[in-house]
Amino acid sequence: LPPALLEKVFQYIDLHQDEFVQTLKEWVAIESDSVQPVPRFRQELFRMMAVAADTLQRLGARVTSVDMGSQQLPDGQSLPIPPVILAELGNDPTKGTVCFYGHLDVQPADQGDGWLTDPYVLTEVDGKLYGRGTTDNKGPVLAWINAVSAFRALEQDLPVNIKFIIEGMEEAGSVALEELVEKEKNRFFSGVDYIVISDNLWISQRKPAITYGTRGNSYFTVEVKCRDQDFHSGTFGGILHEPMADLVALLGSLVDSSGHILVPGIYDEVAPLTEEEINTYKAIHLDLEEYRNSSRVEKFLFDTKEEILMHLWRYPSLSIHGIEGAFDEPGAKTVIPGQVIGKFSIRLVPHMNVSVVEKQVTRHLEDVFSKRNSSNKMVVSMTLGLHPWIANINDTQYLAAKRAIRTVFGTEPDMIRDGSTIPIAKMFQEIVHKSVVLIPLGAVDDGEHSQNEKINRWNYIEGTKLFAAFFLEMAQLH
Ligand SMILES: NCCCC(=O)N[C@@H](Cc1c[nH]cn1)C(=O)O
Ligand SMILES: [Zn+2]
Ligand SMILES: [Zn+2]
Repeated sequence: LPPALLEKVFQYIDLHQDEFVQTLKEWVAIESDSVQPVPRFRQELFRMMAVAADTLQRLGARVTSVDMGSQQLPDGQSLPIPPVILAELGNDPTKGTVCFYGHLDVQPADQGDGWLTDPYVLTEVDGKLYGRGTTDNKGPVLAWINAVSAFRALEQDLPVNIKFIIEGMEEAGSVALEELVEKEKNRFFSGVDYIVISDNLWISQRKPAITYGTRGNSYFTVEVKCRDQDFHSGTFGGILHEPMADLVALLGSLVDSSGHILVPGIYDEVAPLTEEEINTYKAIHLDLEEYRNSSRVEKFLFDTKEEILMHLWRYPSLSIHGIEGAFDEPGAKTVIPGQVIGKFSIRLVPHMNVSVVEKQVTRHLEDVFSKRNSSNKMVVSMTLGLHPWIANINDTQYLAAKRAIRTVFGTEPDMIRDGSTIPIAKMFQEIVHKSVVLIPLGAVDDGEHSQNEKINRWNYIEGTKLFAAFFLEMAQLH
């Protein structure tokens, strides 16, 4: 490592940290909500992408804003999709090329829902920068840009070629992104050696982490229909196969009280557990008591750290999400819903296969339903099939990230997986065939998607240094 250069870059970042916070404040002020499909938020999304494109252009990047067409909504409405930014800095064939993926859209946020401050006004309290998108994902995207700007301001060559792919529809399911990655496979992505994503969190407040796997997700609906109108339970109760009773039985057949999934064959392809793998969970520092308290849960299904981590990361889980058509208002309406749709999903792990899971679940529900001799109609659909992702932690960029973390934080990272799904990680691995690493910046209590989302100033600024150190490590290791 060239310590003198790194020292200069770190000093620059420390000296300019208030400017970096100010830019984050300006970006948080843009209400780039991609989840609520209304024209005002779409305009905000377009504004957000234009501001980001301009920032990158001013850093000297070649920027293309790719038109993504429009999105057809179930109610017949059509809304424009914000452009995806493809940006490139440096084109030196002797250097490695690192591509960073991030997103600038955010989850909905309303101060009336329990925010202590205006979600779109970045507010600093005790070193915590509160605001929607601070940690998911505007802060981490800006940390990359800040790191580049430090090299630029010091008139230093970038140690690696850098590409950015930044989208504005992640929270809505990365609409049309897979098609773009496919189309750009031999163009924008042709020279890319490594892909980095910073769109998840550490599992600690202070200890950094590197993430090498995420679970996939298969999302199901099961519709049970008698007729397309509700019934009066005084007039029809007692003579009907009630759709809700069928549905509750179907949903109740999926998972037992210990969390074990009851769909036959579902565990068949789950990767066998080795002693070596158990040791990786033992090595992670997780204060279970603190985790339980901060989650405000009285008791988890499992009592040890290793079991908890394994059931979040390396075993499938089944969650029941809701019932469309159910009576869910206060009061005592005596209705029999005429048709109901149950929603549940299974988080998938290596080496489970999405289409095998679809068949197993469908067969199981058909079996349970047929035993009820119901005259209702049942339709099972898998509406989402997202694959799990796992990487080789001995790839060059994992070693570079570890060394950069040691330099900036003076500690070894937790090597973690994530129980949720980042579909783009698997897409990059499958389509672009390059090594993908997740380098999170945010602390475990950042509250992504929740009220009072925040990023600590410390995480944002040290994270900026981490990316600068990572560029230099990549140059050394490439
Ligand atoms: N920490 C990163 C979380 C990203 C996230 O929340 N992803 C969604 C994606 C998804 C999966 N099924 C439907 N959407 C998630 O729920 O895991
Ligand atoms: Zn995100
Ligand atoms: Zn998110």
